[in-house]
Amino acid sequence: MRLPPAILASTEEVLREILRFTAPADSTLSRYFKDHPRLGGRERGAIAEGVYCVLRNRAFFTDQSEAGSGATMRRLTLLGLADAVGADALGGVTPEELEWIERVMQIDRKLMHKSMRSNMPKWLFEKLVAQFGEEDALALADALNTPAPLDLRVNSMKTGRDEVIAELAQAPIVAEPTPYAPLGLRVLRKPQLQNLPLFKSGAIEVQDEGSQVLAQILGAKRGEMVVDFCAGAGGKTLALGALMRNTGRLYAFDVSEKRLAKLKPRLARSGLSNVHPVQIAHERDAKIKRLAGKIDRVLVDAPCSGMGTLRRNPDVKWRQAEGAIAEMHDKQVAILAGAARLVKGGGRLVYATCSFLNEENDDVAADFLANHPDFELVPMSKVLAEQKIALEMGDYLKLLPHKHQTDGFFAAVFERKPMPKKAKPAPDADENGDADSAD
Ligand SMILES: C[S@@+](CC[C@H](N)C(=O)[O-])C[C@H]1O[C@@H](n2cnc3c(N)ncnc32)[C@H](O)[C@@H]1O
Repeated sequence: MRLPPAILASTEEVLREILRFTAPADSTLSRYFKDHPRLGGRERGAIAEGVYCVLRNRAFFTDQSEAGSGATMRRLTLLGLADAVGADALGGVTPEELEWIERVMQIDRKLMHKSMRSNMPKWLFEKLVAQFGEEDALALADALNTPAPLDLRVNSMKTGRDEVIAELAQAPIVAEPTPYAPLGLRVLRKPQLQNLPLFKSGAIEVQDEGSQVLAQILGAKRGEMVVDFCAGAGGKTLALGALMRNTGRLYAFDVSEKRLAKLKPRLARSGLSNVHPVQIAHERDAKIKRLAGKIDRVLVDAPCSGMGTLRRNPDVKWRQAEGAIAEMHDKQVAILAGAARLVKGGGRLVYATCSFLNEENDDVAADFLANHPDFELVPMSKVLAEQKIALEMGDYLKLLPHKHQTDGFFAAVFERKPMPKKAKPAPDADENGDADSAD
């Protein structure tokens, strides 16, 4: 059955707003759907997919839409929807428009100028070429412009991977074990999970395989003191809490009250009771000072450009300005330095981003090592062997969608050298002499 012609108008309306890039595309879409409650599930799906197809292919689609006659925004909308659901499924398209769509879809993109083919802003494609070389940059761009599969993490506190595969099969949902994350499952279609008993009971969480690997390499063990310094809504916190078998103490720090609030219902579903969310004002907050030198493992999943998540958030490449990357670097260096104070002698610190840009990754790690002689790098090859994860890496973890079928992630692991023995320090006192715990 064809989609009603009104879907074209709705998609055009919301696309116009999203292309202003004043807010993330997913929040603009959610607000639009809230304001238009009469749109059905299939219609919402088509609008969202149509918009995302335009964002993924914006350079090419804009070039085609601006050439020839007709309103550019309608033509962009037509290409996005045709790419998402097929031109034949669209109601209200004229025969001339159908013919034009068909012509555009037949263009061999391999023959295009490389920067246009990448569908990236020029500055970003140039960075990719400088970093990866032209061939690899194009393969990475192609992978980033392809929708991600749905990855799940099995909550080992509640069940096992085989049990979940069997229960999903009843739905029927086909899920396969992920190659690197021991508790990961990949679902190729995108079913609604929210109403499944498995989801409601906290037996599964949605989490990209790369994000699961990041949590794993922290190496958190039973009974340890662990800090997730930039916990956000707790994607990695939940994985860490389960790896610690709900023992020890896991602090979930973040500056955002809103993000930490989103962690609460997920925590309740997970069944974890070892997690202590703490809102901090900044990376030098006095609450951090109280725990200085006491923590076994600290994860810094730093705020970053998010370029590694373009498969899910294709608007990020158009919303992010080149100058913002340098600012991000300075912030990341400051947060990592703040978090490092927590680590005890012999303890580990993991710096991670969901970006593939050197400025946010290797450069931050190098800056940290240059300014923290009390820390040394633990080669990622060693960390992965400890965790029995079959990934070939050098000093750092560099996950890339065209190579590993995950989002783009980076991680570096540092170990604090044993602290010299000295006179016992006074009990946990901050500058106000306050000795409370941090939660
Ligand atoms: C990449 S996100 C974290 C995602 C989260 N770890 C997860 O797995 O779902 C980065 C987080 O850092 C937080 N953040 C920003 N500045 C911070 C700071 N100075 N100290 C601690 N957290 C900060 C942001 O609020 C954001 O939630």
